[in-house]
Amino acid sequence: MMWRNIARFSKAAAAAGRTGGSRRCLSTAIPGPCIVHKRGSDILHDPWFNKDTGFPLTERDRLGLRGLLPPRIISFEQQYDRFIESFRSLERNTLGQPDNVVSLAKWRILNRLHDRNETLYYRVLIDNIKDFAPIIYTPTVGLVCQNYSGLYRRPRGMYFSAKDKGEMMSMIYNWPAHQVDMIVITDGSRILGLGDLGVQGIGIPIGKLDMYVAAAGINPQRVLPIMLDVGTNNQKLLQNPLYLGLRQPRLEGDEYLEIIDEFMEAAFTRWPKAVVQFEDFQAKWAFETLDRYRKKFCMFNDDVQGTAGVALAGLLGTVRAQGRPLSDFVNQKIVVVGAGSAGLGVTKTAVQAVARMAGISFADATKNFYLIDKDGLVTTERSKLDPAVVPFAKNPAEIREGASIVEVVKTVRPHVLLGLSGVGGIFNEEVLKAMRESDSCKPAIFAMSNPTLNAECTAADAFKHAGENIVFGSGSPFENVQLENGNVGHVNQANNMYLFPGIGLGTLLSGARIVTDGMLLAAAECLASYMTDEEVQKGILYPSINNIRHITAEVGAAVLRAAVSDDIVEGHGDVGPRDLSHMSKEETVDYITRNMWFPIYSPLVHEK
Ligand SMILES: NC(=O)c1ccc[n+]([C@@H]2O[C@H](COP(=O)([O-])OP(=O)(O)OC[C@H]3O[C@@H](n4cnc5c(N)ncnc54)[C@H](O)[C@@H]3O)[C@@H](O)[C@H]2O)c1
Ligand SMILES: O=C(O)C[C@H](O)C(=O)O
Ligand SMILES: [Mg+2]
Repeated sequence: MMWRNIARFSKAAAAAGRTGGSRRCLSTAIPGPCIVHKRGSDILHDPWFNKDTGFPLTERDRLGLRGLLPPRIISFEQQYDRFIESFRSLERNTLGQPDNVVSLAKWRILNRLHDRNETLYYRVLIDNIKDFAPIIYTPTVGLVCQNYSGLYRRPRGMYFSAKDKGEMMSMIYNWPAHQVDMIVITDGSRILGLGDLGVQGIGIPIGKLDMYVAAAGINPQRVLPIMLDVGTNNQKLLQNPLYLGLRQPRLEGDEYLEIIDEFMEAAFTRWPKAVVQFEDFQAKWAFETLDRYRKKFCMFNDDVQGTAGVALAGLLGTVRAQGRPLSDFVNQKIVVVGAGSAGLGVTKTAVQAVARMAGISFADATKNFYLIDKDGLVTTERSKLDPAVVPFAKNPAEIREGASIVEVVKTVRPHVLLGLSGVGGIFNEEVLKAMRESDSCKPAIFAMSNPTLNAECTAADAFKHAGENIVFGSGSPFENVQLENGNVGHVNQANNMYLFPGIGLGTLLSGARIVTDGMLLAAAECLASYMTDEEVQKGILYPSINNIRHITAEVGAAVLRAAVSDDIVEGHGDVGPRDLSHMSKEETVDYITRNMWFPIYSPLVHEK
């Protein structure tokens, strides 16, 4: 795409973004023009510039569109209303149909708009984020990935396969945008809790980048979803004649690493200032690639690092919810079920926090943590102990090797039971009832696995069996629960969506070339302190998704300021490192907010 946005979106437009749900609050400021290098029907077929019937007459003349559209001009507001009305009518017409059918129908209508007119798409997404996030993101995105080969209509993002070895440096220049800010990459090997979905996992980077646009205001012309297709070990997919990916087993070892090394070199050669988010890699590659690239490239792993920050914020929130001082975190007994990329990332970060708070060693800080994987409680007695879990392995004299979840809960009486196992329903009635004997006055249950069917328990079951005094979080959304005592059991969406957009945006606007532990910790602390005591007392640990732009601006600012403290900022655009280091906290939040893209139709100006 030969385009150049010659004016930043106005401050007023960005401010309109802060108003969140109020779509009536359209900015009256005149948006800056956008230069396009195409004319006529090419523009109508380009979702970045297409305005459908919204092109004004003067623009139709300038761009050679006169006669290519029906004569009547429909305003942005009318287009918006028409879309929402067709969405609502789809909801009415599909009442009573199976959930999967309805969810996919909703995804299709949004996806068609995405493919046709991105400005309108992102506007309806931002304004209706609570309704639409569960469709373009978790949980429906999981269903979309499972059915991707059948749902596929138009390409989105780029595909690099094992067959492209040696070609990636030139292939990367096939992407039409001159500038790319955010890349989300997957190899499809662990898509949510759904396992290896091969090339069909591309739905995840697309959904994550939709959240980047909606929450962080990254310009959609500057995002790039990437699928690295190194084969799949999913036999069902390999046997499906319509499967769209390479029909070969996954590459392993050095062959695998050579492919991903080549992609990283190519991407950063073309866009040295981009930020790359690794997403839904199986644990061994998640850790290996993080280790391999984090000092060399501007990248982070969302499942390991983003999830850790969101979980830490939730854990600190549960201490506040108990009415205890934060320093009491060091005394919380925490059982983590799932020792993969997410579970280990969370445990390590939480142990580090305890070590810091209590002024003790990492080893001593593991005392109150219990890690359970598919073979039960991890102890030092286990044969072939994975080196990554060694620091958390318990002494079998305390509880036996391989103890079940219920055994551990009954013995330990933990304050927190946190699931990142990918196994739906594993917090069954017996386990939840055992949490009634917790040593906490407000036991916390986090069923963080996605999508909904993979959650360790439902919200309703958690409140029913573990007691109405619990705090509850889940990775996928559940409705709040009406409790028998007349209160509302609040459901928190404990999902990394509260952090990754701010981590990416803060890093990008700082111009830092790596993402440090300090930046990630600042993001988690910012989220942890976002809620008021009053909210936390009610069990509300995370903000409403309706405020996602605001929380993202705050997180982004915290990340940027941590990058300043780490002395690694290089600046962004006209704003140099000295400018960044002189900004107050409020000025940093303002700088971040002003740089958020907001969807409005800009006048298009043609240039050859
Ligand atoms: N809420 C969020 O923000 C968030 C973030 C990241 C991951 N997740 C979810 O967490 C889940 C796990 O992700 P991951 O990347 O860690 O996966 P992973 O495959 O790396 O790890 C899964 C872990 O669960 C363990 N496990 C499997 N069956 C078990 C059982 N019956 N009992 C106990 N443990 C069992 C495995 O041994 C492994 O340690 C997925 O469902 C994913 O969607 C949620
Ligand atoms: O994608 C999500 O909703 C969260 C997380 O990254 C996951 O892998 O489950
Ligand atoms: Mg993920």
